[in-house]
Amino acid sequence: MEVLEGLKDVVVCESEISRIVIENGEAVLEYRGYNIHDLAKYSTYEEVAYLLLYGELPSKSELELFSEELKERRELPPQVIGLLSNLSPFSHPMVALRTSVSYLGTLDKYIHHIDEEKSLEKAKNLIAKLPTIVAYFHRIRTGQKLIHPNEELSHAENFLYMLHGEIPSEVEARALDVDLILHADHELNASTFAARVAASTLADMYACVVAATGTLMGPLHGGASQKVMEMLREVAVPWRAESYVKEKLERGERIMGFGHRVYKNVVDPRTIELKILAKKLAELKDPRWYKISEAIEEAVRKYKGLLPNVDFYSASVYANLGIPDDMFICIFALGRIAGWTAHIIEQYKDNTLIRPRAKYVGPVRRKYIPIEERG
Ligand SMILES: CC(=O)SCCNC(=O)CCNC(=O)[C@H](O)C(C)(C)COP(=O)(O)OP(=O)(O)OC[C@H]1O[C@@H](n2cnc3c(N)ncnc32)[C@H](O)[C@@H]1OP(=O)(O)O
Ligand SMILES: O=C([O-])CC(=O)C(=O)O
Repeated sequence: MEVLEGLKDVVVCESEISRIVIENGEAVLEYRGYNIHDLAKYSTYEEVAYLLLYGELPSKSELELFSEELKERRELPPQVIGLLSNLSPFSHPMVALRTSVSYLGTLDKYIHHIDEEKSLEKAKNLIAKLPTIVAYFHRIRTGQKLIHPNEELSHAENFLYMLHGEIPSEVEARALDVDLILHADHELNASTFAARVAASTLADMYACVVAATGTLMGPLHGGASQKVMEMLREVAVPWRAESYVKEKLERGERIMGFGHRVYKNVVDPRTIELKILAKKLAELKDPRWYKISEAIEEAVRKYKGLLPNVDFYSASVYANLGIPDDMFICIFALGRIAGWTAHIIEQYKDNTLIRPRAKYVGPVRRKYIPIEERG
């Protein structure tokens, strides 16, 4: 039995959702055939969520209807608000998020229906409600009054409004909108794979999303952005970046926000867009985080030849949007929920149970010794 450690480069399913290819030394990322750079330039998160779920860009009226449907679903059931109020204020917001997703499942009488129509309903519900869960939990844990969803505002604007209690500027709202687009899907990353493994057992969509949120949280995946922010705070000034990176690498430690399973020696196309966003916000707000990030990037390229991944410049974007460090992973989830649900639906449609094998390397054929006779 050959062991394919970490399933590196193993292709386990066909998918029509997102495509990553390296062409002439450059990585191309497409959602349903549309290039990520075009989507970042021209699209909105609502449109991209529609694209991921339905496979096509919407017409004007389809987008209006879809956006309305999301707006109508933003408010949380009182039971979930009660749950958030009962959680310890020290809970990590990502734990609050995954607990709430699980709780939402208890309130859905169609929880076990996995046909496409009901699955799309659940997907829209989750896409609409996740931002409210995150914003409400933050307001509750900091003893602030809840700011209810505002139907006049777009998905990204409304999240920042519910979090901060004021309507964001156009630049801030667009920065988050583009960030959510860039995080919306990424082929068979670990959290999406976890969601598909759960879906392959025909588990309900909430269970699949809980599996995905749990997997996203680890620092080798979406959890890296929070660690990046810890690093930016520790480095504190750009001139300290080089020695920080050099010493950390000499100690054999990893620099968070660098390296990628798929983008080896090629630029992750999302980082180009995120760097632009981070720079734009730095010019309007606190320039520190972007400047330290640039200095770290330069040092990591110099001492290890590694490139930043999607979590690296996201950190300075979030910091300048006033998002607390421990909520960075949640923002990733707010974007990725569209991709997760699209993949779950795709898995349900043409399902084969995902069940790989392990090569057993432990002891074999041991003789059982009764407990009284064991030394
Ligand atoms: C949204 C996302 O999930 S993006 C990834 C977010 N995660 C991070 O930023 C955490 C830091 N990065 C990493 O740990 C890795 O690059 C991963 C987990 C993302 C990818 O891991 P893999 O594809 O398994 O690569 P692997 O861990 O084998 O690394 C290959 C080599 O690069 C080194 N390397 C990879 N990333 C880093 C890093 N961030 N810092 C230092 N060295 C690194 C490894 O030590 C290894 O070196 P070696 O061959 O001398 O032992
Ligand atoms: O694809 C991966 O392995 C990780 C990643 O960049 C993502 O999930 O966006």
